[in-house]
Amino acid sequence: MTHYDLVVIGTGSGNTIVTDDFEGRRVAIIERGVFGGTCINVGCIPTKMFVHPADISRSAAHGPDLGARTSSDGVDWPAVRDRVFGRIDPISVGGLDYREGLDYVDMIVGDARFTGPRTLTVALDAGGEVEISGDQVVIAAGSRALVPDLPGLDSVEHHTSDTVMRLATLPDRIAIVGGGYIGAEFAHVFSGFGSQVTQIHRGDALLQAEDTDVATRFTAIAQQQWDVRLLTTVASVEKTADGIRLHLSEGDDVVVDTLLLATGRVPNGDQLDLDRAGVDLDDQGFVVVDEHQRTTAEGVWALGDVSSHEMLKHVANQDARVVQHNVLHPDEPMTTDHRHIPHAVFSSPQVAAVGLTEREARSQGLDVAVATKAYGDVAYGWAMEDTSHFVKLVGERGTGRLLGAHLIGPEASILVQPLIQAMSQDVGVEGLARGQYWIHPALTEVVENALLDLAAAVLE
Ligand SMILES: Cc1cc2nc3c(=O)[nH]c(=O)nc-3n(C[C@H](O)[C@H](O)[C@H](O)COP(=O)(O)OP(=O)(O)OC[C@H]3O[C@@H](n4cnc5c(N)ncnc54)[C@H](O)[C@@H]3O)c2cc1C
Ligand SMILES: NC(=O)c1ccc[n+]([C@@H]2O[C@H](COP(=O)([O-])OP(=O)(O)OC[C@H]3O[C@@H](n4cnc5c(N)ncnc54)[C@H](O)[C@@H]3O)[C@@H](O)[C@H]2O)c1
Repeated sequence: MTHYDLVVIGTGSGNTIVTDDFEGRRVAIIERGVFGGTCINVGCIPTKMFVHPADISRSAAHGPDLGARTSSDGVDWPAVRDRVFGRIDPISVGGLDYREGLDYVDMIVGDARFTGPRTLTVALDAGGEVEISGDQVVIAAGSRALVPDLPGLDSVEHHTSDTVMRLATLPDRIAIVGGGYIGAEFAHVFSGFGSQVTQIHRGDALLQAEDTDVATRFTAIAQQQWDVRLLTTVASVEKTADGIRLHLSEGDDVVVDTLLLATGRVPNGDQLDLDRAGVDLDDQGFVVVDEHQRTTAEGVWALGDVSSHEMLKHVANQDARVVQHNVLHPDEPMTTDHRHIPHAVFSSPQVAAVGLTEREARSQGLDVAVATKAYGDVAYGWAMEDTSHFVKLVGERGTGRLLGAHLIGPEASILVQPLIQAMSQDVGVEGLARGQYWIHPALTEVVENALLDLAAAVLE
């Protein structure tokens, strides 16, 4: 058994922990998949590298509405795909090489499981097993795509986000099961590229976790761009002469070339024999951590998707910074701030949010005020002839606090940032609206004007 000062399971955000600060200590990093984890290889980064040309393709099609002589002729799929992975794949190879070259790090390529408190066995990709132990162990094992148990699925080729970006050809017809983040982003990508997209969702609105007004508007706009089947489940799938046939609970069957399952992700803690290590999971399978990212076992930490109910890269990175600090400075532990975690969905249109939805705020019994401002009500949105998009703010009467912000429309993921800042730094609605210049006639004025309306509403 080889003993280390620090063992890290997983090379997503877990990899960022191991900096030069650990020189002089013995560190093991274990990875069973592609070095670098989900975000860089199969998640945030490649998806946005597909979203960007989809955005271009879609807006080129709308140029003539504004007098610009543009048109969209679809995309050269192999060129898009190879540009993405021609840039992505070398990063993983380079990262692994770098780690393997460090004399204080042992890079162990294989599948780890606990055998006892802070002791592990790793089934090596190269064959055989190694037994290791650590003074400190960091569980940064991420999550995996959940594949639903659909009758007939074994007999048809199907994809998750892990594989769909490497298709040999652009599908003429693609079915996407699921109405969340991944479904929304890939429906935009493939329909923007010219595929015929059918999105099948069991709920009555897409992006159901968003504020109801945003989910309702997103669903309506999506329905104008691709075929959305709501309140519908897939009863079974079968391979036929003309493709993959989906038998649906409602409406006509759908026949497609490609089937993408985007039905959520589950944390990987269940694959680590954590009971042997004294590490508890919660009832949804996430590793239980305290505010310092400590698990229930002494010397064992967890971060990112394996322990966070918000499976987002900026959360995993923040968790990793806290774990790194706490491993290096055990006497002055840092705390993770999970109060105001924002998110964005890079679809058509974009959606971004932070804080409470109107419904959540009301159900908490807060004295709620709401303001909604349309993009078309401010100069730049008017210039764009925007009629679809808005900023909705939720505030608290009395305190003048911003409780939540919900944006749908162009650049929503950027426009939301001052609102995140205000909530994180406890700046009230009035101070945020009037305490700074807002550039005229930038689109940010839609945020300013929503804030001014909310400032008036919280005083009512
Ligand atoms: C398609 C898609 C798009 C996304 N887009 C965004 C986005 O735009 N913005 C955003 O904030 N988030 C996005 N996310 C989520 C984001 O990718 C994750 O929240 C983030 O990557 C989690 O990081 P992590 O370090 O916790 O896990 P990971 O990056 O998944 O790393 C965990 C690593 O541990 C390894 N591992 C697991 N078990 C073992 C074991 N037993 N032994 C050895 N190794 C093991 C895995 O192989 C993996 O490499 C997206 C996710 C997907 C799937
Ligand atoms: N832009 C981003 O930040 C981004 C992008 C992609 C993914 N992600 C992360 O990855 C996670 C996974 O994304 P996702 O879209 O797969 O999950 P999700 O939780 O956002 O959506 C899952 C969807 O699948 C449906 N569903 C679940 N089980 C089903 C079943 N058995 N049959 C039919 N439908 C089912 C749900 O109703 C929901 O609509 C997200 O929660 C998010 O944390 C983030």
